[in-house]
Amino acid sequence: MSSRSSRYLLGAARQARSCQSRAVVRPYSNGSPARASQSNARDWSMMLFGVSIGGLALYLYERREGLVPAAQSEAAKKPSSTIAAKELEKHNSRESLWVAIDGDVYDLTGFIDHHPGGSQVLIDHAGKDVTSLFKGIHPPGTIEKNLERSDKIGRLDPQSIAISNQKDDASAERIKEARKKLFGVDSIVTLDDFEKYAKDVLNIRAWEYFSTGAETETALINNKTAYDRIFFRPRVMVDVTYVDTHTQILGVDSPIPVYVSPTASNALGQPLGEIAVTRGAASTGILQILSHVASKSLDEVMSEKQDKQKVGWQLYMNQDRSKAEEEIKHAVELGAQSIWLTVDTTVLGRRIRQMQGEAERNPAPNGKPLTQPATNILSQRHASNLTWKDIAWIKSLAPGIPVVVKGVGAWEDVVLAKENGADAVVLSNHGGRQLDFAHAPIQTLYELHKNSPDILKDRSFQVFVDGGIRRGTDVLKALCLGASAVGLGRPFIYAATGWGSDGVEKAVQIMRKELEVSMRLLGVTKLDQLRPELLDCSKL
Ligand SMILES: Cc1cc2nc3c(=O)[nH]c(=O)nc-3n(C[C@H](O)[C@H](O)[C@H](O)COP(=O)(O)O)c2cc1C
Repeated sequence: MSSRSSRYLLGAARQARSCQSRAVVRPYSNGSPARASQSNARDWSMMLFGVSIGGLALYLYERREGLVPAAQSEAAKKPSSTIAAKELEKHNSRESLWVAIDGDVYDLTGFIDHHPGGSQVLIDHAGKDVTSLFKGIHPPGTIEKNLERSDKIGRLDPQSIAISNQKDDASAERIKEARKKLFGVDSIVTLDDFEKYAKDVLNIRAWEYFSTGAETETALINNKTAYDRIFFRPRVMVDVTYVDTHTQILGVDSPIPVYVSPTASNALGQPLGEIAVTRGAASTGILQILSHVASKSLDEVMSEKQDKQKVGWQLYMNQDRSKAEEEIKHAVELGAQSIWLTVDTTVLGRRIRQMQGEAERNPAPNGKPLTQPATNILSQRHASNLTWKDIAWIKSLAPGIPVVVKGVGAWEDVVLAKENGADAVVLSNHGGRQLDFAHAPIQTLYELHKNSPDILKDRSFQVFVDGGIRRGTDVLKALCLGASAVGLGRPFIYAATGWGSDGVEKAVQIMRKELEVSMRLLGVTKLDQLRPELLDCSKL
């Protein structure tokens, strides 16, 4: 993190303190969400110890001011103590909560209720060595850069480290072997191949986090299969010697009508995290939208990007608008090209497969109460009080910057988004991770086309679609129905997981090739020739 960012964080911490607030105050690099719902505690376990930099800065400030109780243990008074695993294990409750990361033991007792990712995730992993989980999310050096030495209460004794590392070593060994066997990126033929091979080189937690959908995963599956129910009515005898896949996305030139959807915690897949995508986007010219809870901060991405490269920024509105304001202003200051307000996460979806996996790996001890306090159901990071008025408010803070409403699931809300001043919408169900059984976004687009076709003709208001898009033909179907461009989430994560920025480049090449071939076979040479008449949607 740059010294500029550090200064910003401490300033933010002080300001938040003056508001008597204890929550995170700005976008942070560590991908930690705000307090997750109790029922979703495990859902956020990827973010566990997503000890946000902002949150930590604030915590440290409060500790220094004596506003948060200092660690009460004997060990806390002797930072050089050697702590046995058995001792660590005893501190597994709200009353006394320790964790070990990289052999250092931290007492987080005073931090529990200030953890932006919620208290439950800390409690679930209390008394444990969480090194691999923590490292999967955070870049090296995060703790050293953001915690003071006094926050360490001791070292885990070396024998205990060896024991607790055994499980991680086995997984690391498997991944190392799988990486050795990984094909060169030129062997990748379709975007689905990225997923197939990335699975082998991911640890189980990361795989579950990336791939899971909500509840029964019906929405997740249907996002993809809905495209299989749309067929083409190709036109022939058209000169298709030259085809052009270029377009503009929110005023930014793009070689294909595809952008990178914002996805959190990319560093779980590979150490560069979202920076690998930034590099791949630079060399191919596509637009990257950085998640608000990415593993890399907007500051880092903006200092990595090429001079003329544009990066959009996704916003999870903070329940506390003064904090949201600070975050938006900071993104504007950094030069975010557009702001994508995600509106489908007033509460986090229940991602059962991930929760079950986590429960199996981390069973709750006998006697641990199953009912949890209701206070964690809503999260500070995911505002439950969003209304259409927020669009004008964001625009007032970010003059001249396009504001996109991401996560629209009914055509009526597209109309409202436009009426309320949004520049664009994304028809999306968050990749099937939020409301299960939410319509596939392509179905929502079809309904928009049926009910409000004029909106789709107004090129000053763009309609994007994401979810389940894996083939050039999927993209063409969406564009035939009036979408301006589409977003891809998981394919870019998986491409970067296996092959870093080369994977991202290859994904764009594959999409471009598939688009060119299918456009020729469909009888069109430019994207603006794509039209509803080229589709048969009777099976949708
Ligand atoms: C692992 C993962 C993390 C995501 N994180 C975010 C996020 O931080 N913000 C957001 O607006 N959407 C997020 N999304 C949703 C994506 O932006 C996008 O809507 C979705 O991935 C599209 O579906 P696809 O993965 O099938 O392409 C995430 C999706 C995945 C798979």
